[in-house]
Order: sequence, then structure tokens, then C-alpha cells
Amino acid sequence: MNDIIAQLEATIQARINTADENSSYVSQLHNKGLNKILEKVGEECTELLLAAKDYENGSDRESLPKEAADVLFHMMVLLNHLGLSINDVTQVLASRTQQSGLEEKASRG
Ligand SMILES: N=c1c2ncn([C@@H]3O[C@H](COP(=O)(O)OP(=O)(O)OP(=O)(O)O)[C@@H](O)[C@H]3O)c2ncn1[C@@H]1O[C@H](COP(=O)(O)O)[C@@H](O)[C@H]1O
Repeated sequence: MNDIIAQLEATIQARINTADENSSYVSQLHNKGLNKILEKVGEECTELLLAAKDYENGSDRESLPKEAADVLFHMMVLLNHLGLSINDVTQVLASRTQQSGLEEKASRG
């Protein structure tokens, strides 16, 4: 796993464990609960879509990677809030590397 992702995950887990709302955005979000986290993930996904359109039409070439980072970060907070990890996601991706997406689709029948 990418070092930054692994480091970020360790920080997210530490913030969830210490749950110090005053000094931590992750702790705040974790304490607010699943609905608030899902709201943030939804918001960030919408911002990602808008940034992708702006990137394509050339009006904004800066925001797309930042919005993608926001989505990834909030998805990691979501996974960790529920006791999962980005490792659970990379394991799924790894298990899919032996098959093309089209083969997988055809195998569903
Ligand atoms: N990568 C991030 C990161 N990306 C985005 N954000 C926060 O996510 C929020 C994004 O929400 P919005 O853009 O909607 O901004 P907002 O209007 O302030 O949000 P709300 O008031 O609606 O919650 C902002 O507060 C950002 O600061 C992040 N906050 C933290 N991290 C990482 O998480 C680590 C732990 O952070 P703390 O828990 O704050 O210590 C940090 O060291 C960083 O590495």
C-alpha cells in the first residue's frame, strides 16, 4: 500500500481511538456518527463530479485531484468508523487483478 495512505490510515485510527473532538476533525466526525459521515461522503462525491466536469471543459484544472483526495479521505474515515480498513478495499482490488472487468461482467450470467 502507498506509504501516504498507510500513514493516513494510522492517523485516522489513532484519532478515532483517542476521540479528542476539540483538536481533531476525524474524532469530531466519528463522534457525530454514521449519518454525518455518509452526508460528508455524499457531498464530497458530488464535488468530485463537478470538478471532473470543470477539468474536462478546461475551466478548472486544479480542483480535481483535491476533490479526489477529499473523497478518498472521507471514504477512509467511513471504513474505519465501521471497523474496516483501506486494506479490505485493496484486498478486493487485488483479488480482481487476474480477471478483466468485462470477463467478470460476463461471468455473472
Ligand atoms: N486529509 C485530511 C483531510 N482532507 C479534508 N479534510 C477536512 O475535511 C473537511 C472537508 O469538509 P468541507 O470541504 O465540506 O469543509 P467544511 O465546510 O469545513 O466542512 P463541514 O463544516 O461541513 O464539516 C475540512 O474540514 C477539511 O479540513 C481533512 N482532514 C484531515 N485530513 C487528514 O487527517 C489527519 C487527521 O486530522 P485531524 O483529525 O483533524 O487531526 C490530518 O493530519 C490529515 O492528514
